[in-house]
Parts: sequence; structure tokens; C-alpha cells
Amino acid sequence: MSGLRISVIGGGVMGETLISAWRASGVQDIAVSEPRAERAAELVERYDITSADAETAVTGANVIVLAVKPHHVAEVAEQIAGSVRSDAVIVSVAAGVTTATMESRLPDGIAVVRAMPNTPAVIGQGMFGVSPGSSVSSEQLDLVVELLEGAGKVAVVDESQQDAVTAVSGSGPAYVFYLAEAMIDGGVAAGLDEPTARRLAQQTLLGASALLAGSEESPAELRRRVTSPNGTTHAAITTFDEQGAGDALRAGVAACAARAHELSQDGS
Ligand SMILES: NC(=O)C1=CN([C@@H]2O[C@H](COP(=O)(O)OP(=O)(O)OC[C@H]3O[C@@H](n4cnc5c(N)ncnc54)[C@H](O)[C@@H]3O)[C@@H](O)[C@H]2O)C=CC1
Ligand SMILES: O=C(O)[C@@H]1CCC=N1
Repeated sequence: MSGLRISVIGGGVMGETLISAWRASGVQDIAVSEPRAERAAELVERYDITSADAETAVTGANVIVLAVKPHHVAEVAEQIAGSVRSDAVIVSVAAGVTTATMESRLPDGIAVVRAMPNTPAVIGQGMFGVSPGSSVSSEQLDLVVELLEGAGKVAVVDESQQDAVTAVSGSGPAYVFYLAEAMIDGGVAAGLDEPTARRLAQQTLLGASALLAGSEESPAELRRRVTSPNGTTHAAITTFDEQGAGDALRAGVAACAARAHELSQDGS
């Protein structure tokens, strides 16, 4: 994409994830604004990008990504309001911050998109839920979708669904890592050394995820095919059910959506 200049405000975990993915997909002109000087220098060195204060970094940028904590989004939007190009598109990845909140801090008519990413974007396997605000042209939405597809898959959803997207895919990688931790602990308790237990868990999660992603069958059917009558899997799943593991996971997903909703009310 020639002539494209991306400015990333906030060089933490998600800012770096996106910078890294876009660098790998060939985006040339990226600027970052990160107040921690050492961290900014690290990103400049690692990705061969430029670093500047927020106002300078957004000057001339076609796409501006706000990757700061939710409670910093409004102040950053106000800070850059006087420096953004009138045809720029601003993409916020902050959980729970609405397009209306951002639009109210920016000049009238500036295009704002809300996107919920996840960390597998760092290896080009992210999942993004994207919702355009009130002033986004179809060309601008297409540009954002194309850019994010450089880091994973994109679903355009109504903004009212963003809390649910956060609860499934935004925070979802953490649920998988939590499962991996428990599988490794269980393997060690059953007699494996830690590196072997880790290797078995890693490849099992990778293989099962690829099977699920490539299959027409439901997760329930794929699970049934592993479960021999009165066999070992049956023993595991019965114990999970007896101990309420499925209900606990569903409650956790609901708590995540509720927290995203809470953030959208007061931003803290
Ligand atoms: N980490 C994740 O898996 C995901 C994070 N998000 C969202 O991404 C956003 C960032 O999250 P993380 O990267 O995890 O947090 P983080 O704490 O790693 O990064 C935030 C960065 O913003 C910088 N910062 C603070 N004030 C700033 C300012 N005024 N101007 C420029 N930079 C400023 C901080 O120094 C820090 O490096 C959050 O809003 C979060 O909701 C969304 C989906 C997934
Ligand atoms: O935990 C959080 O608040 C962020 C948003 C989604 C994933 N991480």
C-alpha cells in the first residue's frame, strides 16, 4: 500500500503487536508515540520505525491507531484533535471505548473505527471485530479491513456486539493459555517432566485448533470423536462437568463482556 502512513499511539503490548504484523506484511511508513522513552527506543530499533510525540506522529498519517489503555483514549483523542488530517481514519483498539466517545473529542466528520484485536495478531493469526463510527466512508472501512487482514481475520460487527466480541476473541487467547497451564500442571502431576508436558500441550492445542478451524463439524461432535465409551476422555470430561468447568468458563466469558460494558460506561 504505497503512500500509506500509519501512526500508532501507545507502544505497549497491542501497539507492538500491530506494528510487528504490519512490518511483516510490508507496510513501510510507521510512526509510534510512546511516552516511556526506553520503550520507544526499543520499538524504533526493533522495527526500524520513527518515534515522536503524539501530535507530530499523527501529522500526515492516513491511519492513526489508538493503542492506549481505555481510560487514556479520550485525552489522547483531544491531544491529537488539532493535528489529524481531515481524511484520516482513526482506529481505536481500546476495550469498551465507544466511537461516540471518540467522535465527541475529535473534529466533526473525522472517521473513527472501533476494532477489538487479539494477541495472535503478532504472528498474523489475529481475530478483529471491527465497527465503523458515524463518519466512515466505505473506502476508509475497506482500508482498515485490508490493513487488519495483514494481521489476521476480520469480522465487521455492529458496535452493540463489541462487548461480546471482547469476551470471545479479544480476551480469548488468555483462556486458551489458562487451559494450557492447567494441562501442563496436570501432565507434570501425572509424571511428565515440564518441557515434555509443555510440548505435548502446545502441539495438542495447535492440532485441535487447526482441526476445529478446518472442520464443518461442531466442537461438540469433534469432542465426541475423541471420547470412547467409558474410556479415558470420558473420565476427564465427567470430572470437568462434576467440577463445573464448563459453567465456570461460560461465567468467565459473561464477566468479561460485563467488564467491557462497564468500561464503556465510565472508561476506568
Ligand atoms: N493486550 C491485549 O491482548 C489487548 C489489548 N487491547 C486494548 O489495547 C489497548 C492497549 O493495551 P495493552 O497494549 O495491553 O496495554 P499496555 O499497557 O501494554 O500499553 C499501553 C501503552 O500506552 C502508553 N501510553 C500511555 N499514555 C499514553 C499517551 N498519552 N500517549 C501515548 N502512549 C501512551 C503506555 O506507556 C503503554 O506503553 C487497551 O485499550 C486494551 O483494551 C485490546 C485487545 C487485546
Ligand atoms: O484485558 C483487557 O482489558 C484487554 C482487552 C481485551 C484483551 N485484553
